[in-house]
Amino acid sequence: MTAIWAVLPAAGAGSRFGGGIPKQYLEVAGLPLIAYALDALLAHPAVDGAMVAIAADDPHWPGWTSRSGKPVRTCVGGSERARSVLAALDALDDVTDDALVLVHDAARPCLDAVDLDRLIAAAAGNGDGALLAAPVRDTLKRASQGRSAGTMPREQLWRALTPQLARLGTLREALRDALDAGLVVTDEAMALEHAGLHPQLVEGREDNIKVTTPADLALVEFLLARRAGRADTRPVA
Ligand SMILES: Nc1ccn([C@@H]2O[C@H](COP(=O)(O)OP(=O)(O)OP(=O)(O)O)[C@@H](O)[C@H]2O)c(=O)n1
Ligand SMILES: C[C@](O)(CO)[C@H](O)COP(=O)(O)O
Repeated sequence: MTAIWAVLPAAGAGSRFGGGIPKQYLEVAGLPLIAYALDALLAHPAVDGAMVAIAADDPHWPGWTSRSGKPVRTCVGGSERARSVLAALDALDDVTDDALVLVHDAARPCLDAVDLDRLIAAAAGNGDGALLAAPVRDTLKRASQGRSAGTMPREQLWRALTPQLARLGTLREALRDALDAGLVVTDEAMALEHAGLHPQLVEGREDNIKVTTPADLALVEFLLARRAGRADTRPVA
């Protein structure tokens, strides 16, 4: 059975969110957002453990060494998300290159178990990797000086979500090459594309939200409460 490790970039400062605490440590129902992300990944029977990239001076990390009975390891992240992911991949130096890694934003607490299972299934025998993504459902405008300068055809456009899944050795090499080439790497699929691979798009739920601003947190609070049966979901009379 191929080993699967979760990798969580969690070394960000959350500057777009603001506030005094990095958003991955904001709590919903007494749990930090990162705990929901970790638990969603580790709940899958095929996932063996997690490597979390945290800031060197992170005073908020709860110090978990395991959750759900699976190992939770940490490493020091980097100056951007991609470098934090690469640091985590390098820290998995005792895991074979053929293992699979699931890279998932610590700021995405609503990962659905069925989506995760479908993503892992899509990776079977697929050396190009795979990622959860959502088709664009809004009309997209090209902006110029605050005005609409045209409409982008959306038939071929998808929003990349996470987790993004690839073989450890393949992703480590692709990320390092893309960063060395000076690319601004915003997700793992971009590095794999730069290496000439074509990761599979696996349609995922729209509520797999990345908490970036306070408005996102309000929605995530409702979604997590509904999932736990705490939310009042009766239709508005
Ligand atoms: N140097 C960084 C920057 C981001 N991340 C992580 O990557 C995920 C997605 O990044 P983003 O939403 O951009 O988080 P921040 O960089 O913290 O947000 P901001 O850009 O608003 O500062 C988050 O879990 C964040 O902690 C990371 O591990 N290392
Ligand atoms: C990885 C990602 O969540 C895919 O959409 C996104 O690229 C992260 O962007 P961020 O600006 O680092 O939050």
